[in-house]
Amino acid sequence: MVDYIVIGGGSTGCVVASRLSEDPDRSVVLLEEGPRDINPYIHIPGAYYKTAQGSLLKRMPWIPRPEQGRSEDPTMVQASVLGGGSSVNAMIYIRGVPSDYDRWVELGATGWSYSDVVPYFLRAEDNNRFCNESHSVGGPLGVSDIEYIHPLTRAWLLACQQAGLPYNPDFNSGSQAGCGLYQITARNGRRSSAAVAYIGPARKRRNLRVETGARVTRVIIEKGRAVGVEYVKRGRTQVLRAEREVILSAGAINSPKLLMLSGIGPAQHLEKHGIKVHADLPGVGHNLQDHIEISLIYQLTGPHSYDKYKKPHWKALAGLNYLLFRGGPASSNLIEGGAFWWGNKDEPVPDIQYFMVVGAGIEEGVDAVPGGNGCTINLGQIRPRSRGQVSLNSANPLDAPRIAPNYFAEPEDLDALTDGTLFAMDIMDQPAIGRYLAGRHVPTSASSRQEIRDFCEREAHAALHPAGTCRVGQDETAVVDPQLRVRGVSGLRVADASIMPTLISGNPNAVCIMIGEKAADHLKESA
Ligand SMILES: Cc1cc2nc3c(=O)[nH]c(=O)nc-3n(C[C@H](O)[C@H](O)[C@H](O)COP(=O)(O)OP(=O)(O)OC[C@H]3O[C@@H](n4cnc5c(N)ncnc54)[C@H](O)[C@@H]3O)c2cc1C
Repeated sequence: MVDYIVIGGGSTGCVVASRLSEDPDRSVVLLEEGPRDINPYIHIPGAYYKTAQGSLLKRMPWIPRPEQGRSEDPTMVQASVLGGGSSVNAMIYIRGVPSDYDRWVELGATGWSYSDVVPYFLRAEDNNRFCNESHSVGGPLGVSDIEYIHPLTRAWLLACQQAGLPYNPDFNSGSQAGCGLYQITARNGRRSSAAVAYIGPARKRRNLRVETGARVTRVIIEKGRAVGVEYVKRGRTQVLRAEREVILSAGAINSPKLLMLSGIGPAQHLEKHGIKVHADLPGVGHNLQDHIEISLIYQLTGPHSYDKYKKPHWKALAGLNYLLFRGGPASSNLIEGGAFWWGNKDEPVPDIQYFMVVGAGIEEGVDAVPGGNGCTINLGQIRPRSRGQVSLNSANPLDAPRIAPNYFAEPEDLDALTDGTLFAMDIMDQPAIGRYLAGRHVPTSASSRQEIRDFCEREAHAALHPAGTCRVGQDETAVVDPQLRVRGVSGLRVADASIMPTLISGNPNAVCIMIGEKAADHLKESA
């Protein structure tokens, strides 16, 4: 018997477990399905091309809408390793804009306004450039400027300015509009994942036990209370009981799945799969939101991108530079520059985010170019209107859930992405970048608005930012209350990307860390 069990050692779960175990009188067990974060590639920013494609990811099919006319079976990847997404992601540090959180409050998330959450961002942060009302130093999470900026990124940022974008020195000051360099979750040229930042310093604590390779199959509910979990480790099923609370932090796909397997969810759906209903919560698994991105791939006139480091001698040189000085290309996350701008001009703040990926074929599902030297512009609509659903395929915990994201169900999402894509092409037509480009590889020929719209609808891919499936709120379809307690069951909370009422404007990792910080305070308040 322990006090707290945290399910899922990802971006949020690591924060919750670490903060709870600060009290030496409370025992905490963190159960993570994936392995420990010993793979050396995790910790080197430039090895993002490895973590974004390799064995630390779990692949699950998602169901496209028939109108999308996709030929191949698309997959959604989620991290499966200690640190979760924060151990494999591109490290881009983004918080969204104040109106994201004010919208959460309108949807019933009392206590989650921008002014309520900023203190938690600050508590987490150890920034190496800014210290002001928006940023702080001394927190567990390293946030830094990228040590090495590739000349192609600089050329693209100049091209953005030639296309009319202002330069924005800090995307996290409350205003995102413009182009600039991203800050990343790193410290001294090493990835600062939630595992490194939060579990690393806590490992010596005798009251914290971290178990990896431990797959939770259900939360045990007795008389309306969560009293423990059942999990499988090395093929053996084990039961662990919790005296105080169970915290579900398995991410926006697996948290609703685990709730449903435990008898918490839409009653009819659970009964269909022969699962005993403990709480009829119709909202579990609904409200799925994700950023969907399109990739424009360009062929370069020569070795002007990180693609040249695919050659062994360049790779060895970059490795040596990194080993000796923690600098050079291997200290870059390969996506150094970006921008926020309008696809839909009626939006009050930018609704499209751009990423200059200094190479081609770096991320899973994105092509390399013939000849080997390319670059990629990724862009996504960051406040999608479309809503999808995660549900069960069966009552077997080993089966993947049914993921139907419903991308582009609302035509405004596709319209905005189309206009954002046309603008991305305008940027690539500017003289500052033109001299590096041999031509566009994907899409080869499309240029009219309708052709680009069709291309976006057919080729856009999951941005791997699922959220919203156990949404915080106070109405019938909310899954957790503003203190993140599961409605209708005591002793059980959810803390991860699934609790967001709406996706924030940009990459969500920093927000998950903030959620972990705030969840830990709520847990301590009721201890
Ligand atoms: C390739 C990639 C690139 C990305 N790039 C960025 C970026 O640059 N910036 C950014 O802000 N965001 C990025 N993201 C998104 C971001 O990392 C995620 O939104 C964030 O990590 C989600 O945090 P979470 O706590 O909700 O879930 P996760 O971090 O996914 O954690 C969930 C954890 O639970 C574990 N788990 C699941 N089921 C079980 C079970 N049954 N039993 C035990 N453990 C279980 C998983 O193994 C995982 O470790 C990226 C994501 C990916 C995959």
